[in-house]
Amino acid sequence: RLASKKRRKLPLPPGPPAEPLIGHLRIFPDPASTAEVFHGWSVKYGDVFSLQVPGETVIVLASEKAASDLLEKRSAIYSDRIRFGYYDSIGWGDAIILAPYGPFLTRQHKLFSDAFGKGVVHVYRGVQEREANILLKGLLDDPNDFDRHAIRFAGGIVTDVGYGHHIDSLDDDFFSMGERFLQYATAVTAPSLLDLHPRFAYLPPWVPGAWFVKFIKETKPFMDAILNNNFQRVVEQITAGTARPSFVASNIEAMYGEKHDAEHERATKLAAVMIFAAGFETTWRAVTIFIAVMLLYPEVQEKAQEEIDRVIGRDRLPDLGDRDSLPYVQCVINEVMRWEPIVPFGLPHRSVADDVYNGMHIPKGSIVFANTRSLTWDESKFHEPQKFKPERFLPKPEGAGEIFPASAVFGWGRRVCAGRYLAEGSLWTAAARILAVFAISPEKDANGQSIKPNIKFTTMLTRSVVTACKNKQSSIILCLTVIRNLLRVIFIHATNGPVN
Ligand code: HEM
Repeated sequence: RLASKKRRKLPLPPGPPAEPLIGHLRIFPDPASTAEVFHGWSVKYGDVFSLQVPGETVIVLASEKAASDLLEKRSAIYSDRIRFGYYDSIGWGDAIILAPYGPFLTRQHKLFSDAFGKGVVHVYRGVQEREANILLKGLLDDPNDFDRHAIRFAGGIVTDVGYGHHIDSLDDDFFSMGERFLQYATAVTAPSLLDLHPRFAYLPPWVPGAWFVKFIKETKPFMDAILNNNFQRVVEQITAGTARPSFVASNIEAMYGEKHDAEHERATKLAAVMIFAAGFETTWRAVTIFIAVMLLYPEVQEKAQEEIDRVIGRDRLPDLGDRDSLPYVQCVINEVMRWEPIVPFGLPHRSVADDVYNGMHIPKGSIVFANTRSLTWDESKFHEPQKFKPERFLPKPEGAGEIFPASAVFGWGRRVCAGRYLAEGSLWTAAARILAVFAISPEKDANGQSIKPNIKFTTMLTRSVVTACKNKQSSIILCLTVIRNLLRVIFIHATNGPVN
């Protein structure tokens, strides 16, 4: 008890000046600027700083050392999550991304590591390659619609891997359900009373600020359907002998012959939805950001293409078996993820016990962010960190021998991204195949001059590309992909036949 009293006397990590009662509420940044504002504060207040908002202490970790010391080495303390009132009220509060640290989370982690661990993830190669070829075909037919093609690519992988469902087109039911789900997921990121306590879900809907009461009522039937119906469909396919291999199918089959385990069934249902929730938007954004960055850096693109042509020749498409022989391509992909990280301020962890770090008190229940942006802009780890330089990851003397900050990109300790190896394989396959087939270049104006792309990135839940060529008021980039290898295009047609 004495030790804990002493601990509490220690100062909190420093932070910007706070206002009485409301602390930093008024200066707390919105998601679009959180990563950059946190980075600015870390320069001023150090690599561990704190903020106060009513009822909460927020700790921001802005160096790899601090993030690793706390989130990795003391992960028994820092692996809880904050509560999301909406998900608690629809019964999803213990799904893997949202779950408090405990046995049900461990159970879902096991399901993920059995299905997506480093040693097993190769079984999805066929799905990744097929979807990458459909992506290429889409880019060939309509390059300006590349964002939709990337959506299809990401959605095609997660629905096939999760439920064995092959999306035929963007009109597919599964797919439209997924998009609707993402709309709801984005809507509920708005802070509300519900985040303070789940009982606010029972407020009368006319109470000012209780918008979520109506929202829960309207969306719960759909969320129940997404959880149960897709699962049930696989159960029926198994009975009929028509099920394709998938995460859900293999878990249902594992249950056969054993006593019905309701908890296992629920863990499987929730985990399968989370494959979609966590894997769809992230993979989609990673592909569109890759395309945008290639448009900005034609010289990098050419160098990667030269490597592909030299190493694997021009008569086939690269596949994951070529990954180790294409180091520059890997550096380009890693640099895209470092330069424009998909989750720029990470997902918040919550601490479950009082702690002391470098003489500072970190109270039990703190919300802890590892600010990816600061970690990827760390000048002690990366030379000219704000510049896009893939060769930084090549070994010396060819490159700078810098290390890809995997934890900054994919997270920490016991909450590290459970789909990381699937994500890396999907992105690699899409990126290497796009590079193999197309030169991504800006549109030309009426005089045949390239229009300088004016690309901006923004953050809501994840990082995305928002603006376009200067002369267009479009919300996506308009670029032209030029076929640079006709042979490979013929190959796509030959191996894929009709797209579905
Ligand atoms: C480029 C793609 C992806 C990126 C950048 C990414 C990044 C992340 C990050 C930063 C976290 C939070 C880690 C933390 O709290 O410290 C996370 C968690 C998670 N990711 Fe990913 N992810 C990607 C793709 C995927 C895919 C494809 C799947 C599913 C197959 C997936 C499944 C998960 C799950 C289940 C969690 C929650 C783990 C937990 O809370 O215990 N992710 N991811």
